[in-house]
Amino acid sequence: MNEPEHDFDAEDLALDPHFADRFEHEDKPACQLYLISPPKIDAGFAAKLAEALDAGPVAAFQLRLKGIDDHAIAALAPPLQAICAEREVAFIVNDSIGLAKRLKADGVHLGQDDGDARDAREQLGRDAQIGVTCHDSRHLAMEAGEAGADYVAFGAFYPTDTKEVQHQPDPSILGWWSTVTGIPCVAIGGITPANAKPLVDAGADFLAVCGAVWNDPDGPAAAVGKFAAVLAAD
Ligand SMILES: Cc1ncc(COP(=O)(O)OP(=O)(O)O)c(N)n1
Ligand SMILES: Cc1nc(C(=O)O)sc1CCOP(=O)(O)O
Ligand SMILES: [Mg+2]
Repeated sequence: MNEPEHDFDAEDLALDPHFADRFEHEDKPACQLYLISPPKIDAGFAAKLAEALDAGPVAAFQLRLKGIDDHAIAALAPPLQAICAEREVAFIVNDSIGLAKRLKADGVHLGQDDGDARDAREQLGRDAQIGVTCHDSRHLAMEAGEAGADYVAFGAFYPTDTKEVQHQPDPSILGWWSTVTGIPCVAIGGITPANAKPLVDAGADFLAVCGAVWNDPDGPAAAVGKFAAVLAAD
């Protein structure tokens, strides 16, 4: 992707005035797991979610359902939201600021065509967690940071069956982002326990994972355990 002109002068990039202190990632908290729902769920999903969240540390759960409208998602959400709340796992709604507001979710994840982070802040309030997809683009990440995003997401790092993707960033974008801002970055796309480590080492604050958890032949709880082992070794 051709990046638009952007002046990458260090002073302009320093959203965090202490960015120089963070150059070696010394202050970075450990990387955490951010679970994404399967694109379609069935009646047994709530039990699977509870089992997965009880199997190891999970920072956030994103409800990402595709092919159904917001009313149908709103009907499915409350038991899942309660399971997250009981375990202090942030409940993030994908795509829709309106749905996030209606559900009183902890936050919303916005793709480049899903709405504006400033609008989300206005509608959801200062405590909402607002995430923005930035593909492989430093420019989009800078824009998201300036718009008040709580995290930026880069991906897809690896091939994925969950979504058709057009961008493949180099893991170094995670380290670059971490040196110029204090805003957390999420790595997404085809991440498994076997390929996660280079992204953690590169500076990811969160690993967002769907298929490697819900499609693990040993079950989602076992998969969360495998990620926990990788992240604990960090
Ligand atoms: C954490 C996280 N990162 C990226 C995405 C992708 O968002 P988007 O580009 O809007 O694509 P869809 O998920 O809507 O298909 C995400 N959902 N979560
Ligand atoms: C939802 C999504 N967004 C991506 C992006 O690159 O922005 S990749 C992706 C799919 C994530 O699922 P899995 O862990 O199964 O690959
Ligand atoms: Mg989206």
